[in-house]
Amino acid sequence: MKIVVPIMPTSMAEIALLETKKYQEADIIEWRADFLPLDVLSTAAQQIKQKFSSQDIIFTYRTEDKAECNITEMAYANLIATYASAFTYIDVEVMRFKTISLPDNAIASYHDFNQIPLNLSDILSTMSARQPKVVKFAGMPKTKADVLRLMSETQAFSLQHPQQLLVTMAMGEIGKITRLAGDSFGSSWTFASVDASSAPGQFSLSEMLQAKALLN
Ligand SMILES: O=C1C[C@@](O)(C(=O)O)C[C@@H](O)[C@@H]1O
Repeated sequence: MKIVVPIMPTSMAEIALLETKKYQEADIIEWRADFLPLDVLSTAAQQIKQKFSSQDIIFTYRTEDKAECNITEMAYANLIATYASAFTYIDVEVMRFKTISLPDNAIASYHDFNQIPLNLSDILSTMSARQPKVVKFAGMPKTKADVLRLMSETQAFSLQHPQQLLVTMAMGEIGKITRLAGDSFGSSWTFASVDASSAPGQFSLSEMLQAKALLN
Protein backbone atom coordinates (compact mmCIF):
# COMPACT_ATOMS: atom_id res chain seq x y z
CA MET A 1 0.00 0.00 0.00
CA LYS A 2 1.48 3.33 -1.06
CA ILE A 3 0.68 6.43 0.96
CA VAL A 4 -0.16 9.56 -1.03
CA VAL A 5 -0.06 12.91 0.75
CA PRO A 6 -1.75 15.94 -0.87
CA ILE A 7 -0.40 19.48 -0.72
CA MET A 8 -2.79 22.34 -1.40
CA PRO A 9 -0.86 25.61 -1.48
CA THR A 10 -2.95 28.71 -2.19
CA SER A 11 -0.01 31.05 -2.94
CA MET A 12 3.67 31.04 -3.85
CA ALA A 13 4.42 32.05 -0.27
CA GLU A 14 2.70 28.91 0.98
CA ILE A 15 4.80 26.79 -1.36
CA ALA A 16 7.96 28.36 0.06
CA LEU A 17 6.73 27.53 3.59
CA LEU A 18 6.06 23.84 2.92
CA GLU A 19 8.30 21.81 5.23
CA THR A 20 9.41 18.91 3.09
CA LYS A 21 10.72 17.02 6.12
CA LYS A 22 7.14 16.42 7.24
CA TYR A 23 6.41 14.68 3.93
CA GLN A 24 9.53 12.53 3.73
CA GLU A 25 7.78 9.28 4.53
CA ALA A 26 5.04 9.72 1.96
CA ASP A 27 5.48 7.47 -1.06
CA ILE A 28 3.84 9.97 -3.38
CA ILE A 29 3.00 13.69 -3.13
CA GLU A 30 -0.23 14.90 -4.75
CA TRP A 31 -0.05 18.55 -5.78
CA ARG A 32 -3.62 19.88 -5.82
CA ALA A 33 -2.96 22.66 -8.31
CA ASP A 34 -6.60 23.80 -8.27
CA PHE A 35 -6.00 26.00 -5.20
CA LEU A 36 -3.78 28.36 -7.24
CA PRO A 37 -4.63 30.79 -10.05
CA LEU A 38 -3.82 29.40 -13.51
CA ASP A 39 -1.29 32.14 -14.28
CA VAL A 40 1.12 31.08 -11.51
CA LEU A 41 0.98 27.34 -12.18
CA SER A 42 4.09 27.15 -14.30
CA THR A 43 6.32 28.87 -11.69
CA ALA A 44 4.61 26.90 -8.93
CA ALA A 45 5.27 23.64 -10.78
CA GLN A 46 9.00 24.35 -10.93
CA GLN A 47 9.18 25.15 -7.23
CA ILE A 48 7.19 22.11 -6.19
CA LYS A 49 9.32 19.82 -8.32
CA GLN A 50 12.42 21.33 -6.77
CA LYS A 51 11.11 20.97 -3.22
CA PHE A 52 10.00 17.36 -3.62
CA SER A 53 12.72 16.36 -6.08
CA SER A 54 13.25 12.90 -4.59
CA GLN A 55 9.57 11.92 -4.54
CA ASP A 56 6.99 10.90 -7.10
CA ILE A 57 4.45 13.67 -7.62
CA ILE A 58 0.90 13.61 -8.97
CA PHE A 59 -0.38 16.75 -10.70
CA THR A 60 -4.08 17.13 -9.92
CA TYR A 61 -6.38 19.94 -11.04
CA ARG A 62 -9.65 18.98 -9.34
CA THR A 63 -12.90 20.46 -10.65
CA GLU A 64 -15.39 17.80 -9.50
CA ASP A 65 -15.52 19.19 -5.95
CA LYS A 66 -16.52 22.68 -7.13
CA ALA A 67 -20.20 23.61 -7.34
CA GLU A 68 -19.52 25.10 -10.75
CA CYS A 69 -16.83 23.94 -13.11
CA ASN A 70 -14.40 26.87 -13.21
CA ILE A 71 -12.47 25.79 -16.28
CA THR A 72 -13.43 25.06 -19.89
CA GLU A 73 -12.82 21.65 -21.40
CA MET A 74 -10.25 23.21 -23.72
CA ALA A 75 -8.34 24.91 -20.89
CA TYR A 76 -8.43 21.66 -18.86
CA ALA A 77 -7.11 19.65 -21.83
CA ASN A 78 -4.38 22.25 -22.22
CA LEU A 79 -3.36 21.86 -18.56
CA ILE A 80 -3.18 18.10 -18.90
CA ALA A 81 -1.10 18.33 -22.07
CA THR A 82 1.22 20.92 -20.51
CA TYR A 83 1.91 19.23 -17.17
CA ALA A 84 1.71 15.50 -17.93
CA SER A 85 5.35 15.03 -18.86
CA ALA A 86 6.62 17.14 -15.95
CA PHE A 87 5.12 14.91 -13.23
CA THR A 88 5.14 11.20 -12.37
CA TYR A 89 1.37 10.96 -12.69
CA ILE A 90 -1.39 13.28 -13.83
CA ASP A 91 -4.98 13.08 -12.56
CA VAL A 92 -7.53 13.28 -15.36
CA GLU A 93 -11.27 13.63 -14.66
CA VAL A 94 -12.28 11.31 -17.48
CA MET A 95 -15.97 11.08 -16.60
CA ARG A 96 -16.38 14.88 -16.76
CA PHE A 97 -13.98 15.68 -19.62
CA LYS A 98 -14.91 12.79 -21.86
CA THR A 99 -13.06 13.69 -25.05
CA ILE A 100 -9.67 14.33 -23.50
CA SER A 101 -6.77 12.24 -24.72
CA LEU A 102 -4.91 10.45 -21.96
CA PRO A 103 -1.17 10.74 -21.46
CA ASP A 104 0.78 7.55 -20.61
CA ASN A 105 1.00 8.48 -16.93
CA ALA A 106 -2.71 9.29 -16.48
CA ILE A 107 -4.73 8.50 -13.40
CA ALA A 108 -8.30 8.20 -14.70
CA SER A 109 -10.24 9.57 -11.78
CA TYR A 110 -13.84 10.11 -10.72
CA HIS A 111 -15.40 11.51 -7.56
CA ASP A 112 -19.00 11.20 -6.44
CA PHE A 113 -19.54 13.47 -3.44
CA ASN A 114 -23.12 12.28 -2.87
CA GLN A 115 -23.04 8.51 -2.98
CA ILE A 116 -21.32 5.27 -3.82
CA PRO A 117 -23.05 4.84 -7.18
CA LEU A 118 -24.90 1.61 -7.86
CA ASN A 119 -23.15 1.34 -11.22
CA LEU A 120 -19.68 1.58 -9.67
CA SER A 121 -18.40 -1.46 -11.56
CA ASP A 122 -19.47 0.12 -14.89
CA ILE A 123 -17.69 3.33 -13.92
CA LEU A 124 -14.48 1.45 -13.08
CA SER A 125 -14.73 -0.48 -16.37
CA THR A 126 -15.36 2.69 -18.40
CA MET A 127 -12.28 4.33 -16.87
CA SER A 128 -10.13 1.25 -17.30
CA ALA A 129 -11.15 0.93 -20.96
CA ARG A 130 -9.21 4.17 -21.57
CA GLN A 131 -6.05 2.25 -20.57
CA PRO A 132 -4.78 4.65 -17.95
CA LYS A 133 -1.85 3.89 -15.65
CA VAL A 134 -4.20 4.07 -12.64
CA VAL A 135 -7.98 3.97 -12.14
CA LYS A 136 -9.15 5.94 -9.11
CA PHE A 137 -12.61 6.35 -7.56
CA ALA A 138 -13.63 8.21 -4.42
CA GLY A 139 -17.26 8.32 -3.28
CA MET A 140 -19.35 9.36 -0.30
CA PRO A 141 -21.13 6.46 1.44
CA LYS A 142 -24.50 7.01 3.12
CA THR A 143 -24.54 3.70 4.95
CA LYS A 144 -22.15 1.01 6.11
CA ALA A 145 -23.61 -1.20 3.39
CA ASP A 146 -22.31 1.33 0.84
CA VAL A 147 -18.84 0.97 2.36
CA LEU A 148 -18.97 -2.82 2.08
CA ARG A 149 -20.23 -2.54 -1.49
CA LEU A 150 -17.30 -0.28 -2.43
CA MET A 151 -14.87 -2.79 -0.98
CA SER A 152 -16.49 -5.78 -2.64
CA GLU A 153 -16.72 -4.01 -6.04
CA THR A 154 -13.05 -3.08 -5.64
CA GLN A 155 -12.10 -6.66 -4.98
CA ALA A 156 -14.21 -7.98 -7.87
CA PHE A 157 -12.74 -5.44 -10.28
CA SER A 158 -9.15 -6.09 -9.21
CA LEU A 159 -9.62 -9.84 -9.63
CA GLN A 160 -11.02 -9.31 -13.13
CA HIS A 161 -8.32 -6.76 -14.09
CA PRO A 162 -5.16 -7.89 -12.28
CA GLN A 163 -2.94 -5.68 -14.48
CA GLN A 164 -4.87 -2.48 -13.74
CA LEU A 165 -3.54 -0.37 -10.88
CA LEU A 166 -6.66 0.52 -8.90
CA VAL A 167 -7.31 3.02 -6.11
CA THR A 168 -10.70 3.38 -4.41
CA MET A 169 -11.95 4.91 -1.22
CA ALA A 170 -15.14 5.79 0.61
CA MET A 171 -14.86 9.29 2.06
CA GLY A 172 -16.18 10.59 5.37
CA GLU A 173 -16.28 9.06 8.82
CA ILE A 174 -17.87 5.72 7.97
CA GLY A 175 -15.60 5.28 4.97
CA LYS A 176 -12.40 5.47 7.02
CA ILE A 177 -12.01 1.69 7.10
CA THR A 178 -11.47 1.70 3.32
CA ARG A 179 -8.42 3.93 3.79
CA LEU A 180 -6.92 1.35 6.15
CA ALA A 181 -8.04 -1.93 4.65
CA GLY A 182 -8.31 -0.99 0.98
CA ASP A 183 -5.06 -2.73 0.15
CA SER A 184 -6.48 -6.09 1.23
CA PHE A 185 -9.32 -5.67 -1.29
CA GLY A 186 -7.35 -4.49 -4.32
CA SER A 187 -6.86 -0.75 -3.76
CA SER A 188 -3.16 0.04 -4.03
CA TRP A 189 -2.88 3.59 -2.69
CA THR A 190 -4.32 5.43 0.30
CA PHE A 191 -4.48 9.20 0.81
CA ALA A 192 -3.30 10.64 4.13
CA SER A 193 -2.75 14.18 5.38
CA VAL A 194 -0.02 16.41 6.73
CA ASP A 195 -1.38 19.65 8.32
CA ALA A 196 -4.57 19.85 6.19
CA SER A 197 -6.64 17.09 4.62
CA SER A 198 -7.95 17.27 1.08
CA ALA A 199 -10.99 15.05 1.70
CA PRO A 200 -13.10 13.99 4.70
CA GLY A 201 -11.98 10.84 6.51
CA GLN A 202 -8.26 10.98 5.75
CA PHE A 203 -5.92 9.80 8.51
CA SER A 204 -2.73 11.70 9.23
CA LEU A 205 0.47 10.46 7.63
CA SER A 206 1.83 9.29 11.00
CA GLU A 207 -1.38 7.38 11.78
CA MET A 208 -1.27 5.76 8.36
CA LEU A 209 2.36 4.75 8.79
CA GLN A 210 1.44 3.03 12.06
CA ALA A 211 -1.50 1.27 10.40
CA LYS A 212 0.69 0.15 7.52
CA ALA A 213 3.24 -1.29 9.94
CA LEU A 214 0.49 -3.22 11.73
CA LEU A 215 -1.11 -4.53 8.55
CA ASN A 216 2.06 -5.61 6.78
O1 LIG B 1 -8.73 11.52 -5.50
C1 LIG B 1 -8.32 11.87 -4.42
C2 LIG B 1 -8.71 11.17 -3.22
C3 LIG B 1 -9.27 12.11 -2.18
O2 LIG B 1 -10.51 12.63 -2.62
C4 LIG B 1 -9.55 11.32 -0.87
O3 LIG B 1 -10.72 11.02 -0.64
O4 LIG B 1 -8.60 11.04 -0.13
C5 LIG B 1 -8.27 13.23 -1.93
C6 LIG B 1 -7.94 13.99 -3.20
O5 LIG B 1 -6.93 14.96 -2.93
C7 LIG B 1 -7.45 13.06 -4.28
O6 LIG B 1 -7.32 13.75 -5.49
